[in-house]
Amino acid sequence: MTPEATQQNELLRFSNAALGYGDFTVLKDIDMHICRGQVVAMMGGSGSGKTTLLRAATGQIFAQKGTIHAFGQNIADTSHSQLQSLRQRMGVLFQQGALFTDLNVFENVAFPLREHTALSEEEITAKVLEKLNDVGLRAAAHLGISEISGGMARRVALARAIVLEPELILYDEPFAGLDPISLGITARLIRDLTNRLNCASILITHDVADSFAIADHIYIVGQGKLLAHGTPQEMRESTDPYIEQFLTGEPDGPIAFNYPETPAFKNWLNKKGRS
Ligand SMILES: Nc1ncnc2c1ncn2[C@@H]1O[C@H](COP(=O)(O)OP(=O)(O)OP(=O)(O)O)[C@@H](O)[C@H]1O
Repeated sequence: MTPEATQQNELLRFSNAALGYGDFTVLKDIDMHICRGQVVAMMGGSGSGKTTLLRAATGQIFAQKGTIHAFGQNIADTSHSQLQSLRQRMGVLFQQGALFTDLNVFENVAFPLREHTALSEEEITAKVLEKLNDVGLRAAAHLGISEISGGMARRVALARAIVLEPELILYDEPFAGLDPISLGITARLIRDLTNRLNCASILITHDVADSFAIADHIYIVGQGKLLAHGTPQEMRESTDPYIEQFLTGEPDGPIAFNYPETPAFKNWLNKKGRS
């Protein structure tokens, strides 16, 4: 592929990025990218910075150092309206799908179209039914949110996330709380949608088996940095003790259970008269 073609296909790139909040840096030296047609999984222990990465990708927080490019544009250099249009090219599926309980399944999926497009009622109906069909729920269009199961609600939220046909879809813990069958189906669905829409999908997940089954590339964060990345096969073959512990879920190893003590915590404890 020529460099131009690579650039066109590249939807998101972190270059030597440091990410955090105020003076607190959660992750540094982050280099990663994702291209059209790819499913990428971002993994790491609790509090390692996965959600922080997602916030940086959508421009909710800016890089403390380095750059983040979305669709070829440096997010830090965009105006408010440019950032809004970049975000419209992204679909975000939060862990709590947050459906509107006073709207039925159809209206939940139609909502972004009514908000952001001038499509006719007929076009909206066609598009919503098409997306519900994509997630296997065309015949559930008329149901109320209280009438569907938790797994179905996730799929409705997915249909809503893809209804504007985003080029980049970010999934925050898409498998959390799903039974093994729904989990496998959701994983397959993410892979199929990525192929069919020719978009890119980023999964933030703890689930090794299912994300490894569908991802093209895995990034593992921990200890404030990118620890490793590669294809699922390369990760499985890694002899790095951190990666091995992460993949096998062993309780003993380099991954600490305790949240590390920070100067802010020590100050707080001092004020309580403890040390
Ligand atoms: N708004 C915030 N202000 C300050 N610190 C924050 C904020 N949000 C998160 N953090 C801190 O950033 C670090 C990374 O948090 P983040 O939510 O990105 O982790 P995570 O990998 O998504 O964790 P989990 O898997 O448990 O959801 C944590 O130390 C957390 O306390």
